[in-house]
Amino acid sequence: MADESRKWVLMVTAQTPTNIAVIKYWGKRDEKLILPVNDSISVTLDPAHLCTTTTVSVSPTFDQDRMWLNGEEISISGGRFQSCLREIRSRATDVDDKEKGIKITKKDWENLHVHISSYNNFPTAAGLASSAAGFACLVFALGKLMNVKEDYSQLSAIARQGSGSACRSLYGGFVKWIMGKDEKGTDSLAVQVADEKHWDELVIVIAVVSSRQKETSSTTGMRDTVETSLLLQHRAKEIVPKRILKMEEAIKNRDFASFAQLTCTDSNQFHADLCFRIISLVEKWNKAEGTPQVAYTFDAGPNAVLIARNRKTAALLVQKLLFCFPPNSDADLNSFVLGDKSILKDAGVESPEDIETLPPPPEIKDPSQKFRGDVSYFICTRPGRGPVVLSDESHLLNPETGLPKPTQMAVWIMLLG
Ligand SMILES: Nc1ncnc2c1ncn2[C@@H]1O[C@H](COP(=O)(O)OP(=O)(O)OP(=O)(O)O)[C@@H](O)[C@H]1O
Ligand SMILES: C[C@@](O)(CCOP(=O)(O)OP(=O)(O)O)CC(=O)O
Repeated sequence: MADESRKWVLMVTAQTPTNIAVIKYWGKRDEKLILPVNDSISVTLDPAHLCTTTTVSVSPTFDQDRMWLNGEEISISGGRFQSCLREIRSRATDVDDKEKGIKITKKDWENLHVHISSYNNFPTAAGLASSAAGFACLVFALGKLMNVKEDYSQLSAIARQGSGSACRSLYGGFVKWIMGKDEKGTDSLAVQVADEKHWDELVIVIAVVSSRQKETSSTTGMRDTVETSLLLQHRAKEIVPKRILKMEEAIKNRDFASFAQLTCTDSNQFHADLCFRIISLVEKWNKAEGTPQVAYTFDAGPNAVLIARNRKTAALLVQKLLFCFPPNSDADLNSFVLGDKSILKDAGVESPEDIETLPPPPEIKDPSQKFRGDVSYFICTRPGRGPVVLSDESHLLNPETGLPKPTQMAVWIMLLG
């Protein structure tokens, strides 16, 4: 007869944001522990528009750790997943769920296996920091399930071992990853510089150039530069420490001119043609106004992240971007501008026809030259909150079997087309 007492499944679902660095992490001093060569600072993006949702579950009936990402089972035998699982398991404590009558002791966790199901509400591995939101969510959710008592900064040091930038997704608002000195990485962790309410005027517009898989991942990209570049060593030792101090000041004082100047200067990894067009548009506009209106920043891929000082400038920015990078003629506006669509209204654009009648931005040399279809879509968002636990209705795994819910599979299939 089946042992009824072994039949329980316990689960937790959490949601975690992505982040975009304004002072970049680029280069590691330890590849395995993921220790950086400099501090970095990021803005957490509103999870309403870009986030990861992860359900983690445990049951004595599970015979191995398993994970599904966007509905597909993936291998978690790689070092990064294993480091996160090992580190979080070693900090598990007793769980006593009186409602469900489930007791798990610290010792039990060593032998129990987990099932994980995760879903990104934006394209994975397309330069939109899915690894950041993904590993932060994994560690955060497992921490809740296993009753881990460590604070968010200590959890961030575990998420860091999944993907460096993930440590910054443990907090909302503006976040600093302190590089630390310890060889084991215990002091390489994230702290909050200011919460998301501190500077809530900012609007962030992301131009997603291509949702194809990236050609070079950040991991290999930065490995190549560390090996070849003396400039990188100079950047890490001399340039970034000063920039970090100035950026913290700029954030604390909501000083957009300094924030924009520092963000744009630090974003030096752009290489695609389209990036130069966006940079030139923003720089000419900022110059004409005499004070920065918009900051730009690029990661390893060509997607542009544009931070506007307030909603009014964001509406103007959207007008200029839509003029220069209109959608293909068959596109509908709803799938061309995602996220906070109210900015479109402010920009006076309610239909694809409105895009065609926008005035040419004065920054553009030749107004007849448009780059139709070069931007796949735009996402309008803002600084956002940190991780949260979601209610039981949000579980991605079946509470009885611990396997992905079929309904969820259907949603993924629909979303992924
Ligand atoms: N929800 C998730 N949960 C756990 N791991 C994830 C999740 N989403 C992505 N990942 C991991 O991150 C990898 C993708 O990371 P990669 O750095 O290539 O792209 P990205 O993070 O989207 O882009 P970038 O880091 O340049 O912004 C996936 O192969 C997977 O290992
Ligand atoms: C350009 C960046 O986005 C680099 C991010 O690199 P990852 O965190 O994706 O790299 P790994 O630590 O190897 O997983 C800049 C940044 O986010 O600071």
